[in-house]
Amino acid sequence: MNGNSAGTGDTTEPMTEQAQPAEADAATAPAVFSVRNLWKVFGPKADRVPGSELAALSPEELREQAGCTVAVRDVSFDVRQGEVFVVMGLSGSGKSTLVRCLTRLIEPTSGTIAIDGEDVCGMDKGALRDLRRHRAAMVFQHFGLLPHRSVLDNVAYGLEIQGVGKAERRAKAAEMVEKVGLAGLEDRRPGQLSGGQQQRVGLARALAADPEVLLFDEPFSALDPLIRRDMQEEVVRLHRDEGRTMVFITHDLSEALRLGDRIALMRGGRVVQCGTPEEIVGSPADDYVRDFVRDVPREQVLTVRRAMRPAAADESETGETLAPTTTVAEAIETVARTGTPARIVEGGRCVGVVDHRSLLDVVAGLDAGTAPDAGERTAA
Ligand SMILES: Nc1ncnc2c1ncn2[C@@H]1O[C@H](COP(=O)(O)OP(=O)(O)OP(=O)(O)O)[C@@H](O)[C@H]1O
Repeated sequence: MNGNSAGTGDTTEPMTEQAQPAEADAATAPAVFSVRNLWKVFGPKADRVPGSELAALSPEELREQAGCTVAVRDVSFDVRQGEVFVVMGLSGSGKSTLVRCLTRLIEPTSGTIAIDGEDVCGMDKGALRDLRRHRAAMVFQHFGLLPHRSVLDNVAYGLEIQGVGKAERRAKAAEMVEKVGLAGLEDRRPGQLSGGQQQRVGLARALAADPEVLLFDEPFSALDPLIRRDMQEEVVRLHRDEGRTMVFITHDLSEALRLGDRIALMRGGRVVQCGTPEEIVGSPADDYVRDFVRDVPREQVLTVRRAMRPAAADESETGETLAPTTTVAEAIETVARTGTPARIVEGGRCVGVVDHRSLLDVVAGLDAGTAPDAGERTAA
């Protein structure tokens, strides 16, 4: 999902919209959340663990010797304005704890968290309430919808507790109900809705508060696959329409690859790799990540940037043109159809060509030498 409408950050040389590739937007957008050296340790005297010799113990040893569990271990990353930032990992890897720390639903043990440059750890109760209601709203797997209230009133509920007047909140709620595709169902009770529709009510409620960031904690994991796909598309559409920053927890790799502009892959409380889907699949940081992405169809995630080679003199003027964001799978279709190399054009300039050989090399995983940077890596 690269086509976001994020701000372009404070670059000194403004470019025209046309000349600015979408992924450069995301890469240079200012950080909304900045997390540095974050630890969360559960257990007695947890604050003695970060940075000490206790932190070097295995999880079992630490539990036996100090009664503590390290859920988040020295994690640093930025969530940039307008991106979908996915936190992915197996059960128990620390995803929920990490994301709950962002708004201090769980108190971090050490480290710093800033939202738009403002220190979250120093916020008092009032500022925290404001943070959770207006700036970074959480959408949970179980929405806690009020069973005796209508869909409309459930969506308006968040605005009600913010003290917004009745007419205004009902108008806003109706707009959000429409936005998530529930128009016509305003008067139903949650019990009269399917699971997917209930998820949409929860989503509309979070959207009604118009938060700068939406935090999703495995919101779709209880849904059956078709409805789940539907909701993923809904999130993609909302993101494309609004460019809202989203942090999305999932343990499902295909969901992460479908939704994420960038993915932080967690293992044992650490972020083992943080990068675009292409970086994670194309340049895994270690054997764990490599194993994790082994079954991903590379041609559907990797783009022609990875497959292209410099154009020979006569190649840069003729042949089909492709954008640098074209997937290898799409490029294979073009090259197979035309039987000639295709040009990769960026900002009106030919930046390379792809042909049968270079595309097949990527599918076969023989392209390692041409890999772009593998994103920010953290030693496992
Ligand atoms: N309140 C708690 N007290 C003690 N340990 C906890 C607590 N909450 C979480 N943990 C531990 O912290 C680690 C990370 O848990 P967390 O829930 O963040 O993982 P997760 O990746 O979100 O898992 P899942 O996908 O199953 O929800 C686990 O080992 C878990 O047992």
